[in-house]
Amino acid sequence: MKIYEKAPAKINLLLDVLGKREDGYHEIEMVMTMVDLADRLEMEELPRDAIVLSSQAGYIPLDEKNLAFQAARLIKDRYGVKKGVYIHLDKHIPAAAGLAGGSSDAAAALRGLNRLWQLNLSDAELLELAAELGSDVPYCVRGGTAIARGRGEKLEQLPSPPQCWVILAKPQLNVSTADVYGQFRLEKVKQHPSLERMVKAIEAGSFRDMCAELGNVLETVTLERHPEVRRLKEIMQRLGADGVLMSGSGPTVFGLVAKEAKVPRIYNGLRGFCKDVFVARMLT
Ligand SMILES: C[C@@](CO)(OP(=O)(O)O)[C@H](O)COP(=O)(O)OP(=O)(O)OC[C@H]1O[C@@H](n2ccc(N)nc2=O)[C@H](O)[C@@H]1O
Ligand SMILES: Nc1ncnc2c1ncn2[C@@H]1O[C@H](COP(=O)(O)OP(=O)(O)O)[C@@H](O)[C@H]1O
Repeated sequence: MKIYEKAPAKINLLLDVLGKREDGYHEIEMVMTMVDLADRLEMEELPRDAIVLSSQAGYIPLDEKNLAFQAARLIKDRYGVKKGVYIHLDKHIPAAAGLAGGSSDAAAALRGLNRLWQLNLSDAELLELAAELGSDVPYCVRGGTAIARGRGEKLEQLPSPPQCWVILAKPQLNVSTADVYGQFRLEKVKQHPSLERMVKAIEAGSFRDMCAELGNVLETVTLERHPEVRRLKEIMQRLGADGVLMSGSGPTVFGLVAKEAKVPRIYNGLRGFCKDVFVARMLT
């Protein structure tokens, strides 16, 4: 039997850091939503007790460093599964981009293996496993639009944001999430985004207000270290995107666009600066 799972990319409409915790993580508040740029996982039982990964993408590890591999190992160990699995990762989300590609693959592997091995794990059990794999993995298991608190694992569902186009541009540079959090200084944040106003905008279905409330305090690190990300934001604004923000720890910048007619101009304009440009829709 073969099982298929989609692993969509996430964007952070809002990301605020409240402080550093004793366990080394940061206490954060985020609003996350998913877009239809997605990886696709194919899972099939193996006749021997092993986890085997393949992918058409040359840019990700295929051993125990892969988050989908780690998800399979965790679920096997925790529930004493003696069966093996072959997982093919059809990658479309760029890696280390601030789009949670790896986390979403891990979440899709948890969901898929729960079905493949007929474990009947509840959502709560899947979320617990997910939190062991990474801060963004619980959100990726749940999907939808949500507020994420704690280190990212405390979730509160929100209604879908007003539908729009999402143009994503990833500059050709690698940003490590750990480095960005490591270099983050709370005192350098001049203005924190307002979670309350962002939630109100989404609940009211106001595209304009949602664009006005976009904010990500990790820009204070990544934009400072990589001026090309700041430049990309400016270009996207100049090309006419209604709201522009860096996603997560970066370096991907996304633009929200209400009018379809504007999309080709923004896409073509960005392609002059950046190889990785994607046009997506928000998932509702
Ligand atoms: C910044 C965000 C925003 O959605 O996403 P990405 O840019 O990675 O996509 C997340 O907070 C990233 O989540 P995730 O990538 O799962 O992080 P983890 O693997 O758990 O942690 C990676 C590193 O970031 C630091 N980290 C992570 C989360 C957090 N709340 N505080 C932290 O300080 C940890 O210290 C760790 O060294
Ligand atoms: N399935 C996977 N897909 C992409 N990257 C992965 C995967 N498994 C592990 N990684 C590693 O995790 C790191 C972060 O990847 P990713 O989750 O795509 O980034 P981000 O957290 O910035 O959104 C990369 O350095 C990559 O090598």
